[in-house]
Amino acid sequence: MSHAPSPTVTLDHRFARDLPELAVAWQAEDTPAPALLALNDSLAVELGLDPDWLRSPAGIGLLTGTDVPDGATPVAQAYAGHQFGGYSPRLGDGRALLLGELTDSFGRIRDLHLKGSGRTPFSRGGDGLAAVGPMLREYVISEAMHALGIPTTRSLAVVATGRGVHRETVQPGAVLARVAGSHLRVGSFQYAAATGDVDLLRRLADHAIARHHPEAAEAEQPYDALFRAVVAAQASLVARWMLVGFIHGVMNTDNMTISGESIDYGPCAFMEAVDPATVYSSIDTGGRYSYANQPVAAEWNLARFAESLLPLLAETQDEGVAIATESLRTFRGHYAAVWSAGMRAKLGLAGAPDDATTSQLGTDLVALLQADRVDHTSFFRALGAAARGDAEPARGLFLDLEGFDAWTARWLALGPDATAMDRVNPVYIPRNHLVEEALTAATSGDLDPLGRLLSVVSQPYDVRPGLERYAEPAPDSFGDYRTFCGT
Ligand SMILES: Nc1ncnc2c1ncn2[C@@H]1O[C@H](COP(=O)(O)OP(=O)(O)OP(=O)(O)O)[C@@H](O)[C@H]1O
Ligand SMILES: [Mg+2]
Repeated sequence: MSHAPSPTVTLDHRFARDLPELAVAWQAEDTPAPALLALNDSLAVELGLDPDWLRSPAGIGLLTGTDVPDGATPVAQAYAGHQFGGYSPRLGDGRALLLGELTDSFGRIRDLHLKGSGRTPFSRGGDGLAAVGPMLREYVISEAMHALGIPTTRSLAVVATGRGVHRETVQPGAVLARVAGSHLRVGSFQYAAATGDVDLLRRLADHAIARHHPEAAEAEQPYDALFRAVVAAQASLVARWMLVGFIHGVMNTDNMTISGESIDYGPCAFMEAVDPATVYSSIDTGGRYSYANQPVAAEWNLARFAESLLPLLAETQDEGVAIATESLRTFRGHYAAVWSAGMRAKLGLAGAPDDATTSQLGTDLVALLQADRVDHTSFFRALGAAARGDAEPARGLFLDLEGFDAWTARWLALGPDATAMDRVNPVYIPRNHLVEEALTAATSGDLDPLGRLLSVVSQPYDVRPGLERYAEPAPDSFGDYRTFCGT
């Protein structure tokens, strides 16, 4: 049933061309009975792809990598990585392929990438596959993050393959078609550095500068400027995760991008009751990637990035370390600036000065939310009503009413802007119990709950009648939430 690929699909291969040492030409595995489960029409249009064509057998062939345009050369990308602090010299795309790059309607270069497309030379012991549930999970959460305005990889489609995937039970298999500014990771630099080939490392850095941080090329020390730009991008990203209660769950260096986009929605979840120690991932037993530890983890990863850049920073290792140490110090300032500006906006005080009064207000609030384990998302949204004169919805979330009243009086005295608050405090995030409900239904063939959830989280700021259950935290009966990676 192979139709001619649409003549409009033109894939470039900049990554493979610039960095052949990091690209292994490879083919996707065949799909016995492909069925499209989700397609992101608006993203397709943004990429210059016709959604109707993507629904055709030839389009599905592109989305699974089984029918690629003439001359296209999909590659598995090499990367290394520190996983939970331990270094793995050779990870790479063990179940993924970069099909190539597209230029979108804004003129941006975007990777078209597949996850779950079969074994590659990087598969190690793995089967190269992915299951429907986890790929749809990545689709829902990445699109929710995008709607929240947080830099992220995007999801173009999920196609069920018709192949069974052996996990704890046999699951239906799927391929996710993912779109990203690039798939360059901190681990890509670690891999290049470990080869000892400084020319390769320099080409990788130049490629990253050209794609993501072009202003660095003009700097006196372009590679230090690249490092500083990545420090700023990741500090900002993690601050924005914190402001929506997002917990990535597996912040290994191979899951941190050079672009500053969130990547790899494996064991991630949104926190409900505010608690800095929150961990959802079943394998994160030490809490390394807990909610409150995320900025520390990002900074640690950036130190590993700096180590890999050392040969480009200076003639001697000592000089390089001095430069990198100085630049890494900027992380905390960037993080604090984005977090406090974001917190002021959440409190409707965007115009207020960034002074001790407003920063104390933010700190005191976090302490109150933590003490009463208040639902993060409901609280901030309810606070908009408090700014309009109705404090009851927010007040009702606390046990410490005196504490809440005292804090609210201080906050109201600063004149919060309720309308502005509603533009930054989402009503709808992908609630854990609703994500699970939608994935369970989809796995057994009912795509309706998934479709509804996607439409809700794609417009997170607009209250819509009838969607009350999407705005509420999980019932107690849902119990402690656990997520799994490598699925
Ligand atoms: N089923 C599998 N078969 C082969 N390799 C796998 C499998 N699952 C994970 N891997 C590999 O293990 C490493 C770590 O996996 P991790 O879960 O962080 O990434 P991923 O979810 O596969 O992909 P990405 O980071 O691109 O979103 C990667 O090298 C990945 O390719
Ligand atoms: Mg990963």
